[in-house]
Parts: sequence; C-alpha cells; structure tokens
Amino acid sequence: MFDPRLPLTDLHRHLDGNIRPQTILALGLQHGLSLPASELEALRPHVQIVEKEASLVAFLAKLDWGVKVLADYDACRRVAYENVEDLKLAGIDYAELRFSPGYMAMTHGLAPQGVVEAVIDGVRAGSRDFGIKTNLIGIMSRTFGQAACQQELDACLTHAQDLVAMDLAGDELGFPGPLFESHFRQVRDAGLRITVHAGEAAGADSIWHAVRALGAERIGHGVKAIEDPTLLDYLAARGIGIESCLTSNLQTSTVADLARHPLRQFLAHGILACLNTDDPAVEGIDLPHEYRVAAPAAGLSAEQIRQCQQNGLTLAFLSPEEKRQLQAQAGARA
Ligand SMILES: O=c1[nH]cnc2c1ncn2[C@@H]1O[C@H](CO)[C@@H](O)[C@H]1O
Ligand SMILES: [Zn+2]
Repeated sequence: MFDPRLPLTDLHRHLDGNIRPQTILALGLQHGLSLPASELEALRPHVQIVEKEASLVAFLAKLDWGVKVLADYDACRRVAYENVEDLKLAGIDYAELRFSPGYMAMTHGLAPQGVVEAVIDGVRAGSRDFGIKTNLIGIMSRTFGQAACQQELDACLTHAQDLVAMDLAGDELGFPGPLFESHFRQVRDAGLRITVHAGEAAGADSIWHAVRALGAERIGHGVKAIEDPTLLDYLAARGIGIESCLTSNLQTSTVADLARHPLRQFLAHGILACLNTDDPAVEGIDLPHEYRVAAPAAGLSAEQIRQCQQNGLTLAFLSPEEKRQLQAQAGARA
C-alpha cells in the first residue's frame, strides 16, 4: 500500500520499545537474570500486547522486561544494532530512532551517558552494515519525574552532535508538560529539534502547551487535537506535524477502534500527519502493517495513505539536501 517511488520513513519509533523477545531471552540467559518465562511463546504475553490494554500506563508496563535485561553497555549496543536490522526487514528507508537513556540504564545502575554512547555506537554500526539512514532522538521519560529527566537531558546534551532532537514520553497524565519547561529551554539553547508526546492520554491543552511553551515542532500521537477546532487550524497553519501511531493508539485504548481514529480528519484539515510504529516489538506489528492494515481500517483513502508517506519525508528532521537524496534513491529503485 505504500508508494515505492517515495521513501518509506518511520519518524516515531522507540528503540527501547522494540527489543526482540528472542533477544530478551538471550540476554536474560547470558546475564543469569530471572525472567517470567524461559521459552519464547511463554514469554510473549509478558513483553507483547495480547489484545489491548486499558490505559497508556498499562501498555507501557510491557516495555519493562526489554530494558530489565540491559545488564551492560554491550547489551544496549546489541539492541540498538538489531533495531537497524529490523528497519531493513521492514523495508524502511529512513528512521528516527528514539530512546530513553535513563529508562535503559535504570535496572542495572548503568550511567545514562554510557547508554547514550552505546546506542550511538550500535545504531551507527547497524546503519553502516544494513545501509539504512537513521537519526537519533533522545527521550526524557516523564514517568520518573523532573530530576530524572534532567539527568537524561544532561547525558543526551553531552552527545548533542549525534542526536537530532529531544522528546518527552511516558505518563502524560501523571507528569504534565508544565513540569518540563526548563528542560526544553535547555534543549532549544542546544539547538536540537523538538517533538513531544502530547494529546495521547491527556487532552488538547497538553498539545497547546507542547507547541507554545515547550517549542514542539512535531507532536507524538496528538489524537486529542480533534477536540479543539482552533488547535486543528493552528497545527495546519504552522505546519506542525502529527506523528500518528494507529495500532499503538488502539492498544493503549486512546481510541476505542480504528474506524474512530481522527487521522483522516487531520489529513482532510491539511495537517501534516504521517504513519509510524511507536513500539513495534511490543505491539507485534511493523510499519507495513500500519500502511496495509491499520490505515485502511482507520478509513484512509489510498490518496491519504500516500499523503502520509509524503508527509513523513516533509517532517523528517533532515536537511533539504538529505531529503532530496532519499527521494532520488527511492525514485531510482521504482
Ligand atoms: O506510546 C507511548 N506513549 C508515551 N510514552 C511512550 C510510548 N511508548 C513508549 N513510551 C515511553 O518512552 C520511553 C522509552 O522510549 C519510556 O518512558 C516509555 O514509557
Ligand atoms: Zn511514542
């Protein structure tokens, strides 16, 4: 369902929400960790969504085993590398991989800065070996509070030249945007781009705050923008992108079913919205599923699906020249 003449991009993909179940088992064994199961099919329901969860926070708990097996920096490097191999397997031409160094570091007391270095290293090696263009986005996990986010930010800013942007993710209801204004002031001062998870668990106010007070140029999810027509006009007029993740929104119960997802209305309103995965291994999907199954189920026409693919290139945190190169590569293959 995607157009081979356009690059296929995934701009909203959590590297630490995409740790293969097989790798969780292997790292558990290697480091002598006790896991809820020792065999793949028995482990699966602990690390993957089986049907849907009642809330965002319940969904996010499924990511925990993936980071609990990150016992050393080599483990972080391995999952970063495998993430790029997964891009290749999904046919993705360009991805922005995001990760929360504090969340990855937490269980085994690693240093967030060491995690940042290992992830940069693993993704760089993967990009080289699999021939996929990638960029990295640092995440502050709001779930662990302002001080923990400052530590993550410090670790990321030490390697600001290897990142394109910063994000805020986690428990949006429990830890609202106003707690993080000083963090994003530092992000802007460092010259990094900004995307923020907003309007997923909380309402349109959370999106207004992300764009006006935090400086977000793109919004992760943004589902609740549909509640505020003035906000829809604002997002369209300013070219602020919405990174949609359809299956994720279903699995977190952000939408009751895909037929009621507002993405097609965002597109009809002229908002630059694109299709992305979020946490593919946890969701048990990858980007082709979002294009072939989820987007039609959300009522998008073939033309709207193509528009999403085009918007992914428009919204990428890349220079015009880099976008031209990606476009030329796709054009040459078709
Ligand atoms: O759909 C989502 N919404 C909000 N936060 C998320 C989502 N998926 C993952 N994370 C959060 O991102 C960090 C790991 O990269 C963790 O904080 C995880 O809870
Ligand atoms: Zn996300």
